[in-house]
Amino acid sequence: MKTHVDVVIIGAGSAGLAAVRQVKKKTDSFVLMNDGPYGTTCARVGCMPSKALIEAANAYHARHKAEAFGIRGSAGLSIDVPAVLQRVRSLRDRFVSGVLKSTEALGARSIAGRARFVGPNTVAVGDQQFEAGRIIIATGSHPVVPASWRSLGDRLLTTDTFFELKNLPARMAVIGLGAIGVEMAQALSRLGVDVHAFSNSDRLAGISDPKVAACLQESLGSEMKLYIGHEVDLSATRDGVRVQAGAVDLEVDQVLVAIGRKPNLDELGLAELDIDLDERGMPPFDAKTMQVADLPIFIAGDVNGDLGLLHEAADEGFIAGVNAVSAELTCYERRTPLAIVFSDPAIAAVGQRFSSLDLEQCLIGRIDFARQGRALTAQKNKGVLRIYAARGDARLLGAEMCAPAAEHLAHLLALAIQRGLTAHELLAMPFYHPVLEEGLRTALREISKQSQGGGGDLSACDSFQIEALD
Ligand SMILES: Cc1cc2nc3c(=O)[nH]c(=O)nc-3n(C[C@H](O)[C@H](O)[C@H](O)COP(=O)(O)OP(=O)(O)OC[C@H]3O[C@@H](n4cnc5c(N)ncnc54)[C@H](O)[C@@H]3O)c2cc1C
Ligand SMILES: NC(=O)c1ccc[n+]([C@@H]2O[C@H](COP(=O)([O-])OP(=O)(O)OC[C@H]3O[C@@H](n4cnc5c(N)ncnc54)[C@H](O)[C@@H]3O)[C@@H](O)[C@H]2O)c1
Repeated sequence: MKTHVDVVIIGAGSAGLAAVRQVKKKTDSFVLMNDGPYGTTCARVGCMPSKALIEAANAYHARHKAEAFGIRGSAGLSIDVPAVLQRVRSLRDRFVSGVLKSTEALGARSIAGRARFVGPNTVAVGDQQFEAGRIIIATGSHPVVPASWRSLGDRLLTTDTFFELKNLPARMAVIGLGAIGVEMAQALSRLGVDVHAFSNSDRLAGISDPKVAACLQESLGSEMKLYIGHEVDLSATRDGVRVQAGAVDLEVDQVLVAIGRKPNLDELGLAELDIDLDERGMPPFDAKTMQVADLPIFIAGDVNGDLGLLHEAADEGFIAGVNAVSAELTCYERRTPLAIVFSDPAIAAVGQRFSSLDLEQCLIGRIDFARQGRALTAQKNKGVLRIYAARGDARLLGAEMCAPAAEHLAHLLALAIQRGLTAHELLAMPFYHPVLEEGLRTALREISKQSQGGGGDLSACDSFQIEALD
């Protein structure tokens, strides 16, 4: 027997829960289905535990700056790794418990179990079937692990399993240096693990600007062994894992695999929907409405394979939720692209990436933080930021950076880009002294100098070329 509901939401992650919040404003006739652990990828095994680990690693790493500040005794500091990992789990549990309250409050409308389509508008979970007016797919993604590596058992970790470790091994390989690999490899190294980090491409953490990429590569290479540009082969040894890549052949205790995430679509029964999937098996959808083809179905969050970030998953869940309970679909303008990787120096990309620019039509301004006054005072004078603007009117297009305070500088630039500001207009804003944002101003002035129509910068002067003042 089928139960009829207005809306079925599949997946109780950040996207699914954002959708529920909108759906329940308009109807009580909905069910939320979730397979596996509740609590969201972000809170359970993603953004939050990884940031808790990174904070501990950075706090310990700060001892290397102590002597230069005139602080003595730092050589006596030691790290209690099991305590670090326990704190990560405690914080994780706290974040997860906050999420669980929202699913528990749904009572019988929250159903645990693997959902799959058994008809174009019917979803089965366990032995129940729900026929729905609208369906929202928000099933997230999972870490990619090649089949031939699975026999390594618990010597192979992903971020799904890593945070359960009670201690860290002496030697680890991190395979893949996207956002996850870079964040985790640096944190592990700073916690005292001998890290060997591998990537088959030189586009680390998604950075496409060669000047920024060079800075990132140098910075990571100073803290771990980096092997870039070769396919990796893993095999079991008596006590660990053999890692081969090009001429490199070494043994580690465990490997963390971070070579990307794949949408959770495979067992969803999409064949029932009678739509053409692309070569990756992805259904067509509109990123402004989240509608799949012309069906009463919406797809939000990591599962659509598009943006893979928490704030985007939440936005997409919102859009899908609103549209699932409306007679007319609303098209939403999406926000300026913003991606941040929490390494040190941090990495960020805002707006258009270097790789998508028409370089003939664009002006580039740059700041190297090596001599920037405020960065020097904090021993954070490492990093490069490059801003891109349109050649005609100096309208800001985007930026990539590996820089101190990148998370904050990137937000400021995102605001300016989303508002359609030019470099001149942003220069007309106040810049306090001494702040890292003065570095941003240096890069903006470089653009302003190359373009027509400057004069927005009140001081209208060049940099002082004096460390203490710029
Ligand atoms: C280590 C790590 C660090 C990250 N750090 C950041 C960060 O700093 N900033 C940032 O913006 N993003 C970060 N992300 C990405 C961010 O976590 C994701 O983009 C976001 O959590 C995706 O949310 P979602 O709702 O799409 O998926 P999820 O939260 O994974 O929710 C999907 C849910 O659907 C369930 N499900 C799957 N299949 C079915 C089915 N057939 N039936 C029923 N239920 C099903 C799943 O079990 C899951 O509960 C990180 C990710 C990882 C892994
Ligand atoms: N701070 C953040 O915002 C944050 C943090 C973590 C994760 N995330 C999100 O999580 C998602 C997944 O992240 P990810 O880092 O796993 O994936 P990714 O796709 O961003 O990066 C994977 C990297 O692995 C490399 N790679 C692929 N196959 C390989 C192989 N066989 N051997 C060696 N290297 C290989 C790729 O070249 C790429 O650089 C992304 O969408 C990301 O945006 C975001």
